[in-house]
Amino acid sequence: MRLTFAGALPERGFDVAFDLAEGETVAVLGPNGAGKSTLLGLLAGLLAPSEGRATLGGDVLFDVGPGRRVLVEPRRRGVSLLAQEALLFPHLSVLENVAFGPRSRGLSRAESRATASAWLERVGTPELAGRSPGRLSGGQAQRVAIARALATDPALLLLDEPLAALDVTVAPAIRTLLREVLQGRSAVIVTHDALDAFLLADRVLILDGGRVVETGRTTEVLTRPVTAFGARLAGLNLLLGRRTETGFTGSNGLVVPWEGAGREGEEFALAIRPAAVSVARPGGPPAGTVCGAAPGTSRVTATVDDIEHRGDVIRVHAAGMTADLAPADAVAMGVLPGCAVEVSLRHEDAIVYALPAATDAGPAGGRTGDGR
Ligand SMILES: Nc1ncnc2c1ncn2[C@@H]1O[C@H](COP(=O)(O)OP(=O)(O)OP(=O)(O)O)[C@@H](O)[C@H]1O
Repeated sequence: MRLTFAGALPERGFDVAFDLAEGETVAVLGPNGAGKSTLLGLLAGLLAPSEGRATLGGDVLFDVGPGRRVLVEPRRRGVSLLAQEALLFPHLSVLENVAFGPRSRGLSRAESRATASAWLERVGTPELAGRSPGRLSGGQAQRVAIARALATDPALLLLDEPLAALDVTVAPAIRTLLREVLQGRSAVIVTHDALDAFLLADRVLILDGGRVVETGRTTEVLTRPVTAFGARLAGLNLLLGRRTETGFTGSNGLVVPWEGAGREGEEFALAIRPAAVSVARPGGPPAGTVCGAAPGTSRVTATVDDIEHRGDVIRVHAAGMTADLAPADAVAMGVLPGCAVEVSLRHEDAIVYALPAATDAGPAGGRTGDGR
């Protein structure tokens, strides 16, 4: 069902508006305190907005403003919530847990049990029907919780970090199951994991400070981020800069020739993977030189701000970007915080693109481009 949402809760600094097309899944991401849980709470009816209106399939969920205060009860919203923890009723069997929703929505006992059985089959746990929730593993319990959330055929499914409490060995199978059951279903999934956004969502909504700072198709946000958070999520460097007559000049002085569209002076960005950024000790042509050391590359001189160990690489922070080096290379070069380096990239590894025009609630606030 199509969702329209606009809600404000000033005491939480929350003011968000977005729409969801029928059958679309949106992943909501953002740093701690960004407003993700508040958004779910408002949709589920656990929180009331100070102002706003939301509709689902044309039916009002809430409509609050001067002279009007409509707040539809949570159980009458056609919304199901799947949380981190399965939260099954401990005194009911697995089958009874799943049958509970359909039964309380008016189906007969036999119909409710048949619906529950069909859902247990669908999530791959029919053999658990008679078991008590206390005797389920974390992954089994979450499968049952998915069946329970969907057994009422909700118009909108809300998922609050549905994989966060699961063991890493179990999460992939549950992610695959969610991918199957979310097909064609309207859903809002709060997650910290870019992989969830990539595999489960059609669209991404990034919140920060109670505002939408970035939104777009998942592939777009993960390849062409416009905020530092979006870039971190995508595992990319985001270098902000301007369109020039001949290409792009980054805020760190890096000059990259570029022949695409755009007007001179327009806000542009360059995205590149840290593994594609090179670091060398100085000695080549001066900073900002186009096609400096080798054809098709650009470089800039900078001071190393920081270095950190990340898995099997050393991540070097310099010139507002990050570069991943093999540990042996970093040691051989003697890269240390405070030392001078040349940071370079091959043009073919970079994506240069125009940033959307910033508005008050728009992406500008989240753009720091510090690459961290
Ligand atoms: N019960 C509450 N009472 C008052 N303010 C709250 C309450 N819960 C959260 N807040 C505030 O509302 C804002 C949004 O918080 P929210 O919990 O929605 O963020 P979040 O994105 O879900 O964060 P996290 O990733 O840490 O769960 C924050 O400033 C937070 O301090």
